[in-house]
Amino acid sequence: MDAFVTRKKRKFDEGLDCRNSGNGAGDGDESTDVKLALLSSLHPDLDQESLLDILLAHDGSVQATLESLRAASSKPRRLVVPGSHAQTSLRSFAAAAAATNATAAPPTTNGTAPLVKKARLLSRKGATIHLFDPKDISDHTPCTVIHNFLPHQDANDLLAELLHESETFEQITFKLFDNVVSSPHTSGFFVGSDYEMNQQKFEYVYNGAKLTDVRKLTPQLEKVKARVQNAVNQEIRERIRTHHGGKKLKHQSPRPWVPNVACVNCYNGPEQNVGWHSDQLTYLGPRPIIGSLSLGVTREFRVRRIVPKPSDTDPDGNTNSNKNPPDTTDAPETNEGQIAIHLPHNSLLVMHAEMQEEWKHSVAPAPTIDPHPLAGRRRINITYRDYRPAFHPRLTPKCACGVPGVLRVVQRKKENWGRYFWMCQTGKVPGREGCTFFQWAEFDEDGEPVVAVGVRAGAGTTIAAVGQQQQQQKKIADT
Ligand SMILES: O=C(O)CCC(=O)C(=O)O
Ligand SMILES: [Fe+2]
Repeated sequence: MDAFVTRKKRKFDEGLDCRNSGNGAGDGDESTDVKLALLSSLHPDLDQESLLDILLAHDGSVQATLESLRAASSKPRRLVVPGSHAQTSLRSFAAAAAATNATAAPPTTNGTAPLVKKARLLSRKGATIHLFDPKDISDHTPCTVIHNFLPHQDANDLLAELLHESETFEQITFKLFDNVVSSPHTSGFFVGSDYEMNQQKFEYVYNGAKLTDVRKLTPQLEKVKARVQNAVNQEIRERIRTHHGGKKLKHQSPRPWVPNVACVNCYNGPEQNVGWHSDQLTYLGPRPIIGSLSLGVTREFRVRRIVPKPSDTDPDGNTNSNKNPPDTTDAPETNEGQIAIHLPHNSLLVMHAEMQEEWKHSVAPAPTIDPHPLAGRRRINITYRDYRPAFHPRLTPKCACGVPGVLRVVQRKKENWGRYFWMCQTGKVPGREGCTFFQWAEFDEDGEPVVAVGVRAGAGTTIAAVGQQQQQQKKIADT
């Protein structure tokens, strides 16, 4: 059990996650998600609903929760049992719900009223709804799923190649309440060329640290990338047509989605998981889209909408201040229930532009799994991502530590909800204090950065340099 929380030597130069946790687990703030990630890594046999209940019963104190769990370790535990939620489609439910619930459609994210109103799935806090049918998934979550995505043999070839690669994957380590915690799964990071490998190793920074293990896309990863690109672009067009009345979201890029990196996760056994998080926006920009291919063992990918709460509950009353970063921690009382999307071998899940800013996702620990003929107990997940040129760390704001800032969004507070900001990420490195750097981020309609002249774009950056930077960005935006 303690295997997931260690104080061992770190994997990276300074040690942290290769891409995620920007707004959730692993980002070092004391949000409920981070607390849950910690509890979950210490108690992988308990589902997150139970952990949340116990955490709430102890007024959010991790320490008290751990003590209570220790004391009650002999009591029976509530587990999520895959397969015990036998159900194939929600369409009949949705049709009935639509009649009574049409006005409860979620607010749209492009600033317009939804043209196509969907019944809102009532996933009560603490409850989990299980979805299998692509139509249900598209209707009720910010994702779409394509089953049997690759030709059978291509899926198996990719799986075989990545099972081999994953033998040398490592756990990611990150800082959580001054502890160095290891992620409860392993991962690898892949890019297309030697040039990009060098850029990743020497210029990109993840949670304050540089990566040491950056790999070249394997032949199968490269081959499948083109298929994923086509399918995702088609899904984006369809999503805009069916969910947003033909209009892309504000800040969503109108350009074709072109993946240039692949993060590969390996979950070896039912207890391996990833805690609640939103993917980091820093190099993807606002309203990113991610293509996620699952191979091997079927696991549950869970999503949960973040419901913002009024800012008058902010104990510090400082969310308007430009000096103090807005509080993006996630209060349990503002959460909705979870939706579990079941992802079998060879399914492509597209996380659409609504997803990262407004929802969190996780892969829940499972009490049991059905072994896969090739992968045994393992699930491989590939997330293809489009790192955008305007978000290269050379071009984005640097903090006083001289490190490129991390891009985040206000998720929880009603006030300033949806506003983006840059802040220091050095504090996420174990043993290091970050600086107080904070700057609101402005993007144009298409999600390209707008840099105001006079705004500090990096430690020691001059106005001339900012002007130069602006021009560079404009050039990138114009190409
Ligand atoms: O394994 C999955 O399906 C999701 C992984 C994930 O959320 C991530 O890599 O950011
Ligand atoms: Fe993720």
